[in-house]
Amino acid sequence: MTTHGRNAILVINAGSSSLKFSVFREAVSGDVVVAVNGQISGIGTEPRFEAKDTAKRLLADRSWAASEQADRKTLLRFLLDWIEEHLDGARLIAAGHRVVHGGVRFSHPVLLTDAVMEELDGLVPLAPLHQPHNLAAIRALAEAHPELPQVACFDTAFHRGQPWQSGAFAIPRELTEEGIRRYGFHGLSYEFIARRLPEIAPALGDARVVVAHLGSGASMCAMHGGRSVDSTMGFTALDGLPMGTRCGTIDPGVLIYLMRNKGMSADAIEKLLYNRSGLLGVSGVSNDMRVLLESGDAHAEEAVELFCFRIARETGALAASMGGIDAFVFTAGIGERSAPIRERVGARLGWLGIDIDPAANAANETTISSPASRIPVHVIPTDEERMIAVHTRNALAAKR
Ligand SMILES: Nc1ncnc2c1ncn2[C@@H]1O[C@H](COP(=O)(O)OP(=O)(O)O)[C@@H](O)[C@H]1O
Ligand SMILES: CC(=O)OP(=O)(O)O
Ligand SMILES: [Mg+2]
Repeated sequence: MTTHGRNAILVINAGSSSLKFSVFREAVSGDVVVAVNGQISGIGTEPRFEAKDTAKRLLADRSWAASEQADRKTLLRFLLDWIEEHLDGARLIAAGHRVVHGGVRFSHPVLLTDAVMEELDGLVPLAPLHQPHNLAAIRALAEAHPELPQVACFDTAFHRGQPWQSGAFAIPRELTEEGIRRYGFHGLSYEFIARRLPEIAPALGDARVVVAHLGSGASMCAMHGGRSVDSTMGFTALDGLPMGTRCGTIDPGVLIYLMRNKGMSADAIEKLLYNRSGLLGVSGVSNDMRVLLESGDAHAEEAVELFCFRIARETGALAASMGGIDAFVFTAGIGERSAPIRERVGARLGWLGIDIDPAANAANETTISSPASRIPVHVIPTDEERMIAVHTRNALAAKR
């Protein structure tokens, strides 16, 4: 039985250590349905490629040994070739990309042109772990398919409607006007959650919700009535929570000290704060939460504790931004799968009246709070790729 037409939209989500992709087909209903998806993970260490079909059957599984030193360019080429060979009779009508930084100007998805690409190139220093890879994927596809419409969907866009205080640093006004302000990221993920939450809990449509996106990059969003009011990430995706390898919020005086007293250059500080800090830096063991939880090492335990402490602390701040909190949501790799982390965060939020049901939590259920909890706590798997596919289809329809 054919449930979808021949038209396909390719979605690429190039992250800091992964290259995720999905091929969506337009369903008869007008909706988009995923046909094939997968990712290359472990880029920079030991890359591994996996792809699955709609029924979650494994279509491919291969790894590259560290000694092969497969670089991003090689892996991207491999991925695009593999996708072309597995289109299964579908016709690519567009490609949609997650582009992490959209700066001041881009508050909506945009069809890519040379002029737009030039502007996005200018934002590379504001997202060094992501933006270059996002743009490389767009250019590689454009080379192979010059006529294919490509759409950039921005991680910053969902936050662009925040009240001015949430976006402002207390620095001289002319710097703010230049664009040195707080943007917030993971917007495609938060937008998906904003749409999904009322389906799960219809009463929460207008609610004040704190959403914790806990992946290898981690941030939190204060969402009121499905709109972003505040977020923990700022000018770059370095601010807010400690992450796999990123430091999160830090006293800017530390940077001055590192420059002046340790003679560190901007490049060295960038590497320190983006690649050698966070869970990895504090534990000295790993940036992977699963490894830390099983390690038994005292510093690994401190890294986990710091992560949970900071999530609880930011919850207080974000609740204050909204004048209260009616629900809490966990999402992304750690948020969706790690019961011990949710339990520890929940325990720290006992003062808010949050009470986690251990059995529901262990089973990764959609609602993990007990009936006695003052506010509900939900676990919602995010889907940035679906959000990108929907935006890409809409941008294409607007062009026609
Ligand atoms: N069962 C689990 N328990 C704890 N952490 C997990 C689990 N599964 C995945 N993770 C963590 O989730 C992270 C990946 O999350 P993801 O949202 O895919 O991140 P990103 O898109 O930023 O690469 C990994 O770094 C890993 O530490
Ligand atoms: C913005 C960001 O940190 O993204 P990721 O979590 O994919 O690294
Ligand atoms: Mg991610």
